[in-house]
Amino acid sequence: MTMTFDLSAIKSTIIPHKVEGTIYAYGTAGFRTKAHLLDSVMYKVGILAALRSKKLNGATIGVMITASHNPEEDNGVKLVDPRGEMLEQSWENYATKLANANDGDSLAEVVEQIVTAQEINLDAPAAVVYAHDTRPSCPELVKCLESGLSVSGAKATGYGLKTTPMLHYIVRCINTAGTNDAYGEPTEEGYYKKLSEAFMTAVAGKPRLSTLHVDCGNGVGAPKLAEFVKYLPEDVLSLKIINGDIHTEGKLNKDCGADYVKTRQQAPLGSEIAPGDRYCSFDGDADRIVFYYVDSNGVFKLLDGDKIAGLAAMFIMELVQDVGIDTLKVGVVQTAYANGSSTNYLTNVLKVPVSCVPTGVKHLHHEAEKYDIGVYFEANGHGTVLFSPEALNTINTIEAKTPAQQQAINQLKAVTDVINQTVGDAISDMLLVETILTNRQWGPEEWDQAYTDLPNRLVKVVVADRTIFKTTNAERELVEPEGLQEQINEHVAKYSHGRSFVRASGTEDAVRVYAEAATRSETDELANKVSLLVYNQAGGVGKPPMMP
Ligand SMILES: CC(=O)N[C@H]1[C@@H](OP(=O)(O)O)O[C@H](CO)[C@@H](O)[C@@H]1O
Ligand SMILES: [Mg+2]
Repeated sequence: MTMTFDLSAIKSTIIPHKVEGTIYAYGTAGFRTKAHLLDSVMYKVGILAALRSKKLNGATIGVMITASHNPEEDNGVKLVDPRGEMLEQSWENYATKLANANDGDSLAEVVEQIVTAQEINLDAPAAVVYAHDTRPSCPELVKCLESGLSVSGAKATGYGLKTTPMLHYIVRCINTAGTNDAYGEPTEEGYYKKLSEAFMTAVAGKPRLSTLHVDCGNGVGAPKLAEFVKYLPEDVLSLKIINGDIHTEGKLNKDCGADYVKTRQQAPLGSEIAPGDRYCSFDGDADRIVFYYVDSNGVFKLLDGDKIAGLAAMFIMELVQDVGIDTLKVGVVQTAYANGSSTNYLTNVLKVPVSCVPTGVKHLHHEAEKYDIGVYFEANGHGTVLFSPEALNTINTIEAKTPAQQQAINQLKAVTDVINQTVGDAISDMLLVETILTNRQWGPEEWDQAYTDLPNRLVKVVVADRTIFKTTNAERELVEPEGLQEQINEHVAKYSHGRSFVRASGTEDAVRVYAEAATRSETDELANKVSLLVYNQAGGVGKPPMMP
């Protein structure tokens, strides 16, 4: 492998060529599309990752190849910044420009533009680590990425099959090694050890709960969770994996996994859920989780990201109080898709500040950093809790005056380690929920009692050009097409607890319509009316949308 940045090689290495007629965009979750369109994108992402690392004086950058909850034939890629966060937003444009550059001279020109704009020293070192999910297209795409890393002279280290959050964890560990802020051992084993040890401390002395059934969506979460449980004695946590087949083609996310359960509001294929059982589902790259159960009447009940945020905020606020450091400001960050009842619960029952930001984890993450302890979750189950350096310092240095306070301190410390603070993480979030339920000795019903979700509906409307939809107020209001918001408002006003908003998806070629209201029938009616409005007034394509 060359260890220099080789512009002529960049120009001439055209095995992975751009597919004519395809326009790529680094969207909400990086590049994501049909796998066969991604060869050149991977190559260019390799170059970009190397440039980003050089810009940051050789700090290690991560590259994750995954399409998360998308169908198996899709794939995608996203970059991870040195502290394990998503790529800085200002670089997303470079990613898009590179991906759309033609082979040869035009690619070299875009590279040169980035180098000039960012004043990158090409002689600086570059280090990139990468991993992939279980999709059959990954090995080929990994090779394309490696060729981009090679022509850029990056020190490249492949970590093989990993969950997305594991790669984020590894990146942070590498970059913080040897500092006061060291995050852990940068290996899969280090990750398992850190989480399992913290979990054992967090539930010490409490009786174990019943078995938790985990639907892994036939994705990477399955083998990783199977490995993880080896680090925990059975009397601490009992797990049973369902949908753990990563070898049969066509099964990934098929009728199972977190996205399926959340959007269909029903149990996944392969589950035999009965009253009293506890279930959760991961998505295809194990960065999202939702829980669910059936009540004594056999009714399916979802405990989604909003419910997890409420549970976590409640528990952490109480712990902070027990420790005696309630000067720390706890806040919760949501998006417009959060159920209205959850926002009401957080604001009026827990009395915790709530911010609403645009869709996409990067927005939530940055907003959560504004609090001492920031809890953020998308309704679909992607989220985590961030502790500011000052908060961690306070928690780690406070001296206990009573045994009860000491116990609260130990527990809060353990909670900060159970949580993967780099990004939403299904395994870590599962442990956080289990920590809280075990401490309270709660089943899912008790957790669910905090508030009752308003019935809600999410509809996709396909239109000729979704870019005409422009929003404001954290995506809750349309600015364009002109006049549409007023018409939506007129419908909403007719429903008790009615709320509806419309925005273009950042990951699919569709417009999303969200509606909630006091009853199921009113919700469906509202969703129907707003969807038809969008379809009729903004270039609907295909059959008009209709509710079930
Ligand atoms: C309503 C919804 O669930 N939207 C999802 C979806 O974004 P859209 O921009 O709505 O397509 O995919 C994102 C990436 O996974 C996720 O962050 C987001 O929450
Ligand atoms: Mg995911």
